[in-house]
Amino acid sequence: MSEGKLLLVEDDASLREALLDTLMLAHYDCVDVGSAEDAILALKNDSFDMVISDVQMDGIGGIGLLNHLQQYYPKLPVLLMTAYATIDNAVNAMKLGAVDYLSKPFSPEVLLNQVSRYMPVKAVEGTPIVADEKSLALLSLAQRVAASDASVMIMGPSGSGKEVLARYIHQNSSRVTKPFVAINCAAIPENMLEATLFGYEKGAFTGAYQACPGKFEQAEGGTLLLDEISEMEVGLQAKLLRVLQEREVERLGGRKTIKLNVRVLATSNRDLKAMAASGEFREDLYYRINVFPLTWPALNQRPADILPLARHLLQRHAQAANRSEIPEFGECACRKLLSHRWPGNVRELDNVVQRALILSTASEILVSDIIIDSLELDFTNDSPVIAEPKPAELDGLGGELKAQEHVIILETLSQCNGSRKLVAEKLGISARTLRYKMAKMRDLGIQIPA
Ligand SMILES: Nc1ncnc2c1ncn2[C@@H]1O[C@H](COP(=O)(O)OP(=O)(O)OP(=O)(O)O)[C@@H](O)[C@H]1O
Repeated sequence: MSEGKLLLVEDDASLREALLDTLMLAHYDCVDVGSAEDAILALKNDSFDMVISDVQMDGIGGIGLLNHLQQYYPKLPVLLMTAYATIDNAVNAMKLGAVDYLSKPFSPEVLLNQVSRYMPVKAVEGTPIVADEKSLALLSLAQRVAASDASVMIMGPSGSGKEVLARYIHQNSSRVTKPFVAINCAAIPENMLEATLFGYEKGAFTGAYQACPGKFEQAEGGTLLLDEISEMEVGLQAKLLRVLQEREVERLGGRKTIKLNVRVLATSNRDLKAMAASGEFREDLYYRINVFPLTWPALNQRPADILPLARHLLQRHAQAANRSEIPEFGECACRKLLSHRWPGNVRELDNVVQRALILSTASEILVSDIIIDSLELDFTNDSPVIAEPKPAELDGLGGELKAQEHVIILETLSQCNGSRKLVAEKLGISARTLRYKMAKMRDLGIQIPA
């Protein structure tokens, strides 16, 4: 799920790429441009939740852009970056309306913390759409659990709706008027996760030029979702356990303890119990967060959900695209939806629905509008295979290479029994790069085995 849309303006192409990587890894949707003039054009074609801009650029530069934004988009938060940090520059930028100022070089955690402070809170989605008996039972259980203050562990395969259920629990709890803060432990590089969770004081590390509260503090009074908690490294798990036990946090580089009143929810698409048994996940932390376990079955295990979900997603996307008429699924299209295995669960269904909406020209969605990726990966075999035809996203030579990369990652995951650490080592890439690649694969609806 995207965290919001950012416009990144930076004329140094390699720095722009690095920033983009950091922001996308944290699930922000980003558009990047190389000049203030291109930023103005991008703003005409798209709407954004925040702008991050370099100051020293050819043309009107960052300050010119800031002036433009003040005039035409006064509510849009602007974060400026500059290599020549002086107090005067910072004061001037703030006077002109920038919400904050980053002096280069800065670390990824500083950037992400600043961004998370100014991004508007994501609109909370409504009740999860369910119709199958299994899902109805799960939802009614979730509603009862919501009334308590217990930690909840939400399990289920990738794309099954774990985050949707977490939001539902928050919405149905007494904490509903307080913040719901989500952090994806798999998407944030290891060295950044601690600072992002616990916050830091000025000078705690290079680039920490001002103090910043962590996610725990940001969630005070409300709910903190630790998404994909299984991906947190063991050292940090110990620190997290301490925070949960003592109900207080100490920022990095700080000496003050801050009392917390935060309900913690966690999700995992891996078998955390087995990970705890094998020592990959701390057993004491497992029991601490697993007070109440809830599990989404895979979408193909709850077939009665498929059509109501498809209709709901269709309506959501049609409204977002300002379509005056919302088409309906024809009978053959429904049959095709019901006969697919949905290895990517609701996220895959969402992709298929979006494609169908783009292709449909009549008031009825035809079977030919239902384009399903045939990445039917058989995880029961040692060597996963990609069946024909190849998905549309993977066309062309670049797509061919990507498809091969996906197969290699999946094969190595299977050889290493799902251990991300071993896979990264074996493939000679960093754990961070592997996580990024797997996140991209999930977005394509490819199911990553636990
Ligand atoms: N029951 C539901 N009702 C409405 N929308 C749903 C439901 N389940 C999932 N979705 C939609 O499907 C997509 C994937 O859901 P979500 O992000 O909650 O899955 P997830 O299990 O947390 O995935 P991952 O393990 O990859 O993080 C989202 O766009 C979400 O809005």
